[in-house]
Amino acid sequence: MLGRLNHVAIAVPDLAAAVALYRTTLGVEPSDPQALPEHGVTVAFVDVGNTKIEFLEPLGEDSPILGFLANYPAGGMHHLCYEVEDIIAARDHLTEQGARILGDGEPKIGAHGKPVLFLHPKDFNGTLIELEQV
Ligand SMILES: CC[C@@H](C(=O)O)C(=O)SCCNC(=O)CCNC(=O)[C@H](O)C(C)(C)COP(=O)(O)OP(=O)(O)OC[C@H]1O[C@@H](n2cnc3c(N)ncnc32)[C@H](O)[C@@H]1OP(=O)(O)O
Ligand SMILES: [Co+2]
Repeated sequence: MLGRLNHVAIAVPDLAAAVALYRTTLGVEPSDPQALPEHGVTVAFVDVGNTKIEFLEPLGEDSPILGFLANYPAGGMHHLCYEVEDIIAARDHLTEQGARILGDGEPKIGAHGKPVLFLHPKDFNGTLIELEQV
C-alpha cells in the first residue's frame, strides 16, 4: 500500500530562521514560505533528492502543531509522509485495521495540491503519519 517517503516534517518556532540555517550551513535552497490557513501552518520545503524536508511553523491560534512545540520549544521531527495511490482505499483499509484517522476522516488538500490524511501517532509507534495521494 505504501509508496515513496514524500517528506519528513520538522516543526519549528521560527520558519525564517530554520530556512536560513539550512541555506547557509547546509547549502540547500528552500522553497518560498507558503501559508496554509486550512492546515494552521506555514510551510517551506527543501528537496534533498530522495525525499523532501518540510518545515512547519504554526499559523493561527488553533494550529495543530502548537502542542508539539510546547513540548519541544526548539522544534523537532513532527511527521513522516508516505505516498499512496488511492487515499480512500488506504483510509478504509487502515480504519478496518483499527487505526485512527485524525480530523473528520476526510482528505484535505495538502501543500502539494494533493489529498492528504493523518494517522494518530499512538497507533504507529509514537510517529505521526501523513498519507498523500500521488
Ligand atoms: C501543510 C499541509 C500538510 C502537508 O501537505 O504536508 C501538513 O503536513 S500539515 C501538518 C500539520 N497538521 C497536522 O499535524 C494535522 C494532524 N495533527 C493533529 O491532528 C494533531 O497535531 C495531533 C497529532 C492529534 C496532536 O494533537 P495535540 O493537540 O498536539 O496533542 P494531543 O494531546 O492530542 O496528543 C496526543 C498524544 O500524541 C502525542 N503527539 C502529538 N503530536 C505528535 C507528533 N507529531 N508525533 C508524535 N507524537 C505526537 C502527544 O505528545 C500526546 O502524547 P501523550 O502526552 O503521551 O498522551
Ligand atoms: Co506534511
